[in-house]
Amino acid sequence: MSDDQAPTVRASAAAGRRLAGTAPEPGVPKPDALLVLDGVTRSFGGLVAVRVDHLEVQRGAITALIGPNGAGKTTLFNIVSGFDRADGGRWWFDGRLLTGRPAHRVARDGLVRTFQLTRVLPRLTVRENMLLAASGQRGEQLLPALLRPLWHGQEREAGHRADELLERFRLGRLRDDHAGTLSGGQRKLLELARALMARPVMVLLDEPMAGVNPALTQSLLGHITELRDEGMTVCFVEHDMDVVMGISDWVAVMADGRLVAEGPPHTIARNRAVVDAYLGKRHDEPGTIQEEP
Ligand SMILES: Nc1ncnc2c1ncn2[C@@H]1O[C@H](COP(=O)(O)OP(=O)(O)OP(=O)(O)O)[C@@H](O)[C@H]1O
Repeated sequence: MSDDQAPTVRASAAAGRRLAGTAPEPGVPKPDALLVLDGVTRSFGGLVAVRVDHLEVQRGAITALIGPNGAGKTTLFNIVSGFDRADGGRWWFDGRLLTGRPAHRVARDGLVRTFQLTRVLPRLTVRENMLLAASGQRGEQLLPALLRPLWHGQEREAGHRADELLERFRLGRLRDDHAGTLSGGQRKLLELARALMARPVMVLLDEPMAGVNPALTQSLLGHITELRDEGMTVCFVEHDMDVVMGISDWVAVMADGRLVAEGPPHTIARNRAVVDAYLGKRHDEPGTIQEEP
């Protein structure tokens, strides 16, 4: 192992150790929960998309939220981040009740999300997209935020932050290019960089690796573990089980809107409820979730 890798591995081991005594059971309390959900429900017409009795997300860890298509993962992210309303339930972030707060207030409190389909604006430059993220998170309007001269204190600070993040994500040389010219993977990087403009305490990443080529996937994975190692809390939705097993400290599994399993990654692949969720209840042999048809 190189010296470069050592701090990451140490931090990852530390996050895992803090969860070591935690029972792999749905709804189990965590030693240091940053996000706590209780009785959260959301229906669309007659369909109950989310009915999570209790879920706690450990501070400073990477938690993967997995489950078959339509399990309710994105809807849950939408609710917690203030992009959708719940029909019932409450949720707390760092001890503060967040229930019913709009997205920009949630972001200001330190909880920011990215989207499955990136919300990068193609006709703006890469750097303008970054600055817009900063203004959007303060709840301002698009046009005034873009037209206001950059020498105003806050904008100058946002400019520095944008440049710093673009360098970090290796997008610095593309800063004046239109975002529409970026590859799918570069857009995902930009989406993550935009989320960090608000200096969040926690990020919710909705399928950050979807549609990204293998080289950029490695780069994204590196950035995500680095964020965790710097103390950020990460929760991400992902379908690629190699990614989930590779970087998660903890895995939560949803099916039919419910939380059906939780645990360290190595316990999840053989969890009966998880196999049932992915393969349906009438499969013959116990298997792993990689065996999904
Ligand atoms: N705005 C909506 N109107 C009606 N039904 C919706 C809406 N949003 C989600 N649903 C339904 O709620 C259920 C949960 O959807 P959701 O997108 O949260 O699942 P998911 O686990 O994120 O799935 P995937 O992995 O395919 O993205 C699905 O049956 C979906 O069709």
